[in-house]
Amino acid sequence: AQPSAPDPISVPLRDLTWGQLNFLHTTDTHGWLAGHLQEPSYSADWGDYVSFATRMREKAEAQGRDLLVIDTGDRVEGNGLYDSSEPKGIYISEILRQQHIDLLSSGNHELYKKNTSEAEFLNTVPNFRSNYLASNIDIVNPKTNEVVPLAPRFTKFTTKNQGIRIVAFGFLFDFTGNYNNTIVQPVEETVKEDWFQEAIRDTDVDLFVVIGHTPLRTAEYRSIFHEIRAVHQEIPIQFFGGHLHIRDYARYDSRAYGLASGRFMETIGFMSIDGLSTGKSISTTPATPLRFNRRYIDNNLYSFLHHTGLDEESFPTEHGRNVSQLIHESRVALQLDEVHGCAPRDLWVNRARYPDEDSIYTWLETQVLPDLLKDGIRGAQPALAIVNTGAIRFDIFKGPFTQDSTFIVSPFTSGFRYVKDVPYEKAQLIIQVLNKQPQILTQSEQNALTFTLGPLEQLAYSEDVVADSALNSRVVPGQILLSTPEESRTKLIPGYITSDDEGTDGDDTIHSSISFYRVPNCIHSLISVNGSTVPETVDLVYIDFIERYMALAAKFVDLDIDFFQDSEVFMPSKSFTDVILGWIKKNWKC
Ligand SMILES: O=c1ccn([C@@H]2O[C@H](COP(=O)(O)O)[C@@H](O)[C@H]2O)c(=O)[nH]1
Ligand SMILES: [Zn+2]
Ligand SMILES: [Zn+2]
Repeated sequence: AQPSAPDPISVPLRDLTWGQLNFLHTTDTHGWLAGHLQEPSYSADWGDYVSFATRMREKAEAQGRDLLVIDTGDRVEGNGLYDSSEPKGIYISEILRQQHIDLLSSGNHELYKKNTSEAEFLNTVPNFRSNYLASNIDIVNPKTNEVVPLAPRFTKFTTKNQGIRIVAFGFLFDFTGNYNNTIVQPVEETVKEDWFQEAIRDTDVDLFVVIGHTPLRTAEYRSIFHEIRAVHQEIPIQFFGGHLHIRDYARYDSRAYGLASGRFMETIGFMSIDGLSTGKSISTTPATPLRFNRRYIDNNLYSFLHHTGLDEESFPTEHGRNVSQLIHESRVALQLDEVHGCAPRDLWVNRARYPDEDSIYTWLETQVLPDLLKDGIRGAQPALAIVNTGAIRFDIFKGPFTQDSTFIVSPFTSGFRYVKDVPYEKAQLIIQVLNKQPQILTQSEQNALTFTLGPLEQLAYSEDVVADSALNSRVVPGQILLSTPEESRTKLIPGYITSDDEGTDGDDTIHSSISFYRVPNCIHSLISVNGSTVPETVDLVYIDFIERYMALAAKFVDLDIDFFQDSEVFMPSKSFTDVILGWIKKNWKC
């Protein structure tokens, strides 16, 4: 383990059910390859995961089974290990490649910026060779200027031990926020392409594996499922998804399931399938019935030792230890433990109600954003700042706030822009539209909003539904699963209690519950120099990531401003991350 990782805590665990074919799955790791230094439940690092995958593979091989390792993207942005180097990602790329990943795909975060997708094309894809799949992403090759697939569209291979013939695809959801050096084809169009239709017509296939940075319960995955089922009613399909940062398991039919494995290296998803036909079987009818099993493994050594049946001496591989050492050296080189201030209390993204003094958003609204506005204000002009809640990625824990915490909380490079002299009433309406609460509108206007503002709906999709699905499918509020008398005598630690299509027994660790609360799409702060709470006009300041949504909302409330032409930079060269860090350095002394 990395030297500073906290010890995992001993808790009751559910075992894994192994099958002919077994999978380990990560998604939305967002640079957290050092694990969680402040949360013992998720304290294993990428080196421990390398050891875990190796030991699990050895275990599988000893029984003639197969194990495949999957990652479904958003590997970048969200942790000092990725975001604090210049250029970003130079340390993490070497660490990531140390895991043997059999199938991987791109997330939306790999495509927001030109540099990021080019690094993906020039480094990550070659590092993982034909295992990287990009069924619906093209990129402008930076060397030739030609538009080419980011990676192979699909692959076919046969597993080593069982001889299972697999055709695999790698999709990204219908993402539209990418920089213009990449092209994301909507999934519903890709599945009509000749190459896809040919690939699914292969008859020497025992299993289709669809990996993707795509939520499981979406039109995108439904369309892939329907296309395959239109050709093969019997061949099993295994989906792996991500993007919503939740644990989830979906049943498409009795022979098709999907697994999503959380976020930020909190979860290693485990999946097994039994009863598959194989290229080696004489009859195409397998001896055992088809069975799928899922488990969400908490990313810590206690779980890893339990599931491998090893101890602290026998578990780590030399390779795994070296990777942990590499992570430690990278963190030292990046000075990630440098302390910038000390947080007086915990501030939560979703674990506190909003507004509330424990909410990170209330802190931003009442403390940080007003100071930003005061510093940048134009004379005595009142100003209103709007920030999307998705710009904040993680909680702040009481105690030292480090270089690492800075990027864990706010990894993005967005700064602020503003338009002058906006009628205050219109600015307020914009906030309501962004938060999908346009009380001023009639029902038919609200319906029109839903149908016309596609991209705005996507903003809502990313922020609102994430929180919503966290409530609906990640946590059963108030429910503590104590299934046996032994377990009920054990003191449980708080964590995920996942409710999915198979029930509430998917988590390996039996947790006590945590409540998650919904937050709005956007928060805002007003400062009015003469103290008036209802100014006539305001300078409307907004984080630049939401510019296109601001423009759409403005149109909707009949505000005649061209945000792309009429806006100016607010506080030049200050990103939101700089603003937060500057405030903490000034106000949170240790
Ligand atoms: O520059 C950026 C990029 C992204 N965001 C926020 O992140 C989500 C998407 O994150 P996932 O990990 O893919 O869920 C996006 O909807 C924005 O809320 C940002 O604020 N700035
Ligand atoms: Zn993500
Ligand atoms: Zn994503």
